[in-house]
Amino acid sequence: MSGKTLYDKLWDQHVVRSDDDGTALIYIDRHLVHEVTSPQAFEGLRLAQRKPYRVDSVLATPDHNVPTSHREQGIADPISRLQVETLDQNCIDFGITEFGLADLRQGIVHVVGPEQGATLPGMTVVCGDSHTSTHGAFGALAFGIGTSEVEHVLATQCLIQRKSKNMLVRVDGRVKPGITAKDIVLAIIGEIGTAGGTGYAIEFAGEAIQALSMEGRMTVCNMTIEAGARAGMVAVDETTIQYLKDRPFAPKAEYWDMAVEAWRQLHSDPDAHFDKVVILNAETIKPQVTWGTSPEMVVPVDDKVPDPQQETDTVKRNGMEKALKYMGLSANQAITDIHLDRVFIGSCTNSRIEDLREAAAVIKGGKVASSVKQALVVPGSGLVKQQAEQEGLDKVFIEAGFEWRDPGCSMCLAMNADRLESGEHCASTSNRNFEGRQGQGGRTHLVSPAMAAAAAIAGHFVDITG
Ligand SMILES: CC(C)[C@H](C(=O)O)[C@@H](O)C(=O)O
Ligand code: SF4
Repeated sequence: MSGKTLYDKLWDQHVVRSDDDGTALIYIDRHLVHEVTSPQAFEGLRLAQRKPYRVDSVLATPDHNVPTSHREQGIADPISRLQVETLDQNCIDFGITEFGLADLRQGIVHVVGPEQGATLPGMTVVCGDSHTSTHGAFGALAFGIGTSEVEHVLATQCLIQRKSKNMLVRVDGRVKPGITAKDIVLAIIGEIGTAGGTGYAIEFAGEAIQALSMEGRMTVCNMTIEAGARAGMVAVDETTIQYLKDRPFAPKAEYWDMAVEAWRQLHSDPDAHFDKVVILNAETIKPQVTWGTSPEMVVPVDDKVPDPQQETDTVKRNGMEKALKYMGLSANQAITDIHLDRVFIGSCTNSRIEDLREAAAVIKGGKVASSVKQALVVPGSGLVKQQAEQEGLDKVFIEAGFEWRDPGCSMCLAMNADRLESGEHCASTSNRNFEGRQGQGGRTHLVSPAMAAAAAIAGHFVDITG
C-alpha cells in the first residue's frame, strides 16, 4: 500500500463518517466569517432557534464593503453599511469574536486568520469565500463554502463533502531575483489553465515553494481557486512553525510543543500517490502580466499580447478575440506598451507586509507617473498597516504619490467605493481579472506588487528583472 498525501492525512483526520455514495461528513476546526456570505446563515440559525455549535471556532471581520478612507465618516453606501452593521449585530447576538471596523486587527479575512494564528496546521478551515484556499499554506485543509454551508457549519461544526483527487504541482529550482510568489502562481495557472485543477486538491511543493516565506506560500495557495481547485496546500516545515510562534491564537507553553510535534507529520509520504503531477522549472519563470479576462491569459512581461490568428482551437480563438476587444488591446502589442490609468496594491493575494516591502523597494525615490490617475496601497489588515508604518513604508508610498489606505478588499472587487471607470487599465496585485471585476468596463492586469509599483512609476509595464 502506498503512503498518504498531505491531503489524504488531513482528510482522514477529520472524517466523522463516510458513506457508500462517496460522501463524508467532516469536522471543521476553524470558521472564518465576513459580512457578505453570512447574513442569511445567521438568519437561518435564528429561525431554527439554534446556537453556534462551537462559538470559539468562529472568527469574524468585515472586509468587502468597508471604506478604505475617512472611516470616521462611516459607510456612505446604504447597502454596504447594512451588511457591515448586520455582521456586527450577529456577532453580538451569537457571542462571536469579531474584529470590527474600529479594531486594529480588522482586515481581509484571509490576512487576519493567519496573522492571528487562528489558522493552524492540521486544521480544516472554512469561510464563505472562495479564497479560503489561502490558509492551505499552513498545511491545513482550507476551502470556500456557500452561505447554506456557512449555516450548516455554524449549527453542526460539520460539512458533507466528497473527497477530491490528489494533484502535485512541483516547482523545481530557484526563481531569479525579482520573481515572486505571484509570478510563480500565475505561471502555474498559465500552464495548467483555469480548469486544470478542477476536481483536485493541489499540493504545491519543490525547492521554489519551500524557499518561499509564509506570505509567499499564502499568495500561491490563494490563487489555487483560479486554477480550478478549491483547496491548495503546502507541507509544514520550519518556516511554518517559526511564523506561528507566539501568534495570539496559537497554542502556548507545553501545548505549543505538542502541537509542533503533531504538525511535523503534515507532509506527503515519500511513496504517496498523486493522480496528476505537474512540474515547472522556477529558473525559467519571468515577471507575469495578464493581458485578458481570465487569469490563464497570462504572458511574461517581455512578451507580446498573443495573436488569436495563431490559435487553431476555435473556441480558444473566439475567447481570445473577445478578451482583446474588452481589454482594448491588439494582437502582437508589446506588454510593455500597455499604459496604466490606475494601480492597485492590495487584496488577499498581495497585501501582507512582505508584499508592501517588495513594492516599496521598487519605488524608492521614484514618483507615480503623471498619466496614472490613481495609485492605491491598501494593507491587508490594521496590523499590517501598523507594521508598515513602523518601517516607514507609508512614507515611501506617500512621497511617491500613492494613496495610503485603511484595510479591506478595496479595488479587488467593485463592492465598495474603490473602483475602475469604464475603459481604464489597472495594474492590480489581486487575483481575478474577469470583465467588470474592478468596476464596470474596467480592465485588470494581474501582476506582482513589485511589478505594480514599477508600472505606477513608469506609467506602463516594465520588466523589473531586465
Ligand atoms: C464575496 C465573496 C463571496 C467572493 C468570493 O467567494 O471569492 C469574493 O471574495 C471574491 O473574491 O470574489
Ligand atoms: S480581497 Fe478580493 S479576492 Fe480576497 S476576499 Fe476580498 S474580494 Fe475576495
